[in-house]
Amino acid sequence: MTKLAIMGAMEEEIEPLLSYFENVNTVEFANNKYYEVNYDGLEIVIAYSKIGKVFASLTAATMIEKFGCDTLLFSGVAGGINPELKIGDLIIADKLCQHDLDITAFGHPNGYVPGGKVFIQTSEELRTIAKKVALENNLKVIEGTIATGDQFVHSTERKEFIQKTFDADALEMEGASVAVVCDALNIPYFILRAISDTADMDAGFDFDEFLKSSAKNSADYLIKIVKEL
Ligand SMILES: CCCCCCN(CO)Cc1c[nH]c2c(N)ncnc12
Repeated sequence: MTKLAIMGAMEEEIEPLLSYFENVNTVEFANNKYYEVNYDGLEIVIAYSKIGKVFASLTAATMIEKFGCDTLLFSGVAGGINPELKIGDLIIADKLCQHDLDITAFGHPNGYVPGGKVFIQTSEELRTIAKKVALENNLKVIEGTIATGDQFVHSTERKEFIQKTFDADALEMEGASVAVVCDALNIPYFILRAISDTADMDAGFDFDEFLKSSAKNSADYLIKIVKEL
């Protein structure tokens, strides 16, 4: 029986998801809160990790190892790089990388450390279900590369580095660490983001303005996918 983990990084990213459920049981663990709900006979654990790769790794590993989740879905917002991505638009990650992981001093490519790999692929099956749901609901969704790093990107210079180095379509601060954890623990996972800004000098203002509405775009689509699982 599937036990589903639904994760975000910020409270604003999971609040629109929690609003779909009643009878929520809250478990406090490792300086965080995990919300257990039952949905159509499906056991679900919902949590927001807090921002950044370290918190996201801790929460993803906890949801799998401690709560026994066997599938992980991430919903949140991201900075757009691909000019096709407008604020509010949805992107599904087909692969993810860490743009701030750098031992190039030793001749390695950006995003690589020994024993790791630059790009991690997400689960084909979950993406297929998601794309069917998008089609059925007339939702425009693009599939692409998401770059993750421990910095809020708000400069064209950093955005262009990430685009040139990884050919990334969007960027954020948690996805690739969720990917590493799920890949290592052999758990199917799915990373969905809605664009809140375009990671340039206006990113901070746009993020503040569009966080809530973009988080809701992502959450509403994710819930439709959950219903298909
Ligand atoms: C209080 C400030 C919290 C910022 C958290 C932003 N999330 C991180 O996952 C997504 C995101 C949206 N736009 C971004 C950008 N331009 N750079 C990095 N990350 C992002």
